[in-house]
Amino acid sequence: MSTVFDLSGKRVFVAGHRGMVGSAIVRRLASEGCTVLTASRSELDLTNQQAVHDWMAAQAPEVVIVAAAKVGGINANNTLPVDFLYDNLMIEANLIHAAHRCSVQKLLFLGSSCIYPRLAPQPIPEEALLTGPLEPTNEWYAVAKIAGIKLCQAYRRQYGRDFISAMPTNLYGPGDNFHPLHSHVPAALMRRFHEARHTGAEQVEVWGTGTPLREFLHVDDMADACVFLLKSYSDEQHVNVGSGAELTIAAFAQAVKEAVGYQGKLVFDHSKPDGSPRKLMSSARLHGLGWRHKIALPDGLAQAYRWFLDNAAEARL
Ligand SMILES: NC(=O)C1=CN([C@@H]2O[C@H](COP(=O)(O)OP(=O)(O)OC[C@H]3O[C@@H](n4cnc5c(N)ncnc54)[C@H](OP(=O)(O)O)[C@@H]3O)[C@@H](O)[C@H]2O)C=CC1
Ligand SMILES: C[C@H]1O[C@H](OP(=O)(O)OP(=O)(O)OC[C@H]2O[C@@H](n3cnc4c(=O)[nH]c(N)nc43)[C@H](O)[C@@H]2O)[C@@H](O)[C@@H](O)C1=O
Repeated sequence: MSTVFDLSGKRVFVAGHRGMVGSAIVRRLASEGCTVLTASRSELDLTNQQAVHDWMAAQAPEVVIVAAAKVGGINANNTLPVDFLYDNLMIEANLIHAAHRCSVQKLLFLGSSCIYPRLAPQPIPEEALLTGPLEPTNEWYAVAKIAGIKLCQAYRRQYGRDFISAMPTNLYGPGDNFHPLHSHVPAALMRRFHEARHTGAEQVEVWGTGTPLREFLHVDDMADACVFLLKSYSDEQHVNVGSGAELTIAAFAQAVKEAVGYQGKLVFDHSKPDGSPRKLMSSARLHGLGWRHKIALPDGLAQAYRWFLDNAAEARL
């Protein structure tokens, strides 16, 4: 269903504003004429139900964006199951329930493409949710994200709340987490190629076989889609947000290598997990609403690498 929801003059709480997506949303909201509310983790632990309720009651946001979560790449997901299940269930349940109790007018929940079955039809339509077994390396996170979608739907059905959900594909860009073991593939490889260029290393390791297919979207496009959906979408079906373009991890590694200007070889470490063999979402629903991404992968990677060079001191390493 298409609606028009005006953000101007509204008090908008961006939960997770220091993260890659949250900070991109804050940048994007600067041109919407709204008042952006934020709280750092030391002020507000989102896993604490009472604290979340009290903060929201005191700050009275009219819009809430749930961009806070326990987030990480394939290795973090695979090795920290409690963090990915428990923290994410608590964060989303606390924010969504408090938003209901405080009569928030609109809420946007962010899930992930990993909610879909490991062997879903490709490109994956929204209707593929809960039609098959999940990818084992990230099922804890996926179960939490599915619960978040269902919570939004439940508050919409039972209380008429205007709570919506968007499912981002694999993202990259400024503000990413560059941790060598816990990051996603874009930041991991950018850092590894950068370091190899500086040390003169002849080869760089890429996890897995290089054959999995992934779809990547720049985080500024993601933030733009979030604002678009907040302003124009109101329905219980979640909405996929992707670029529509997929490539193998080997081809992606080559693109990152070019963005960084590294001249050496790639070697594939088959002892590391591949994860989902293929994860291309259908963004037909979002395209039908009138949104398209703008940033091409080579341009986005070059921009992200410039950000890394300019912000190495503050980057999450
Ligand atoms: N990155 C990606 O490729 C993708 C991301 N997404 C989704 O987008 C959303 C944002 O992800 P992204 O920006 O990449 O993640 P980040 O890790 O960059 O940011 C997450 C944010 O959540 C905050 N946070 C986590 N736990 C708590 C807590 N207990 N209390 C308060 N704040 C907390 C973090 O705070 P602090 O700064 O203090 O650590 C951080 O600001 C998530 O829902 C994620 O699932 C979906 C698909 C792909
Ligand atoms: C967005 C999505 O991200 C996660 O799923 P994922 O798509 O598997 O994410 P990833 O970025 O970690 O890996 C993508 C591919 O890349 C390969 N790969 C190569 N070399 C490195 C490497 O150095 N680091 C990492 N992390 N991966 C590498 C890796 O083996 C895999 O084949 C979910 O857990 C969940 O968090 C989620 O929602």
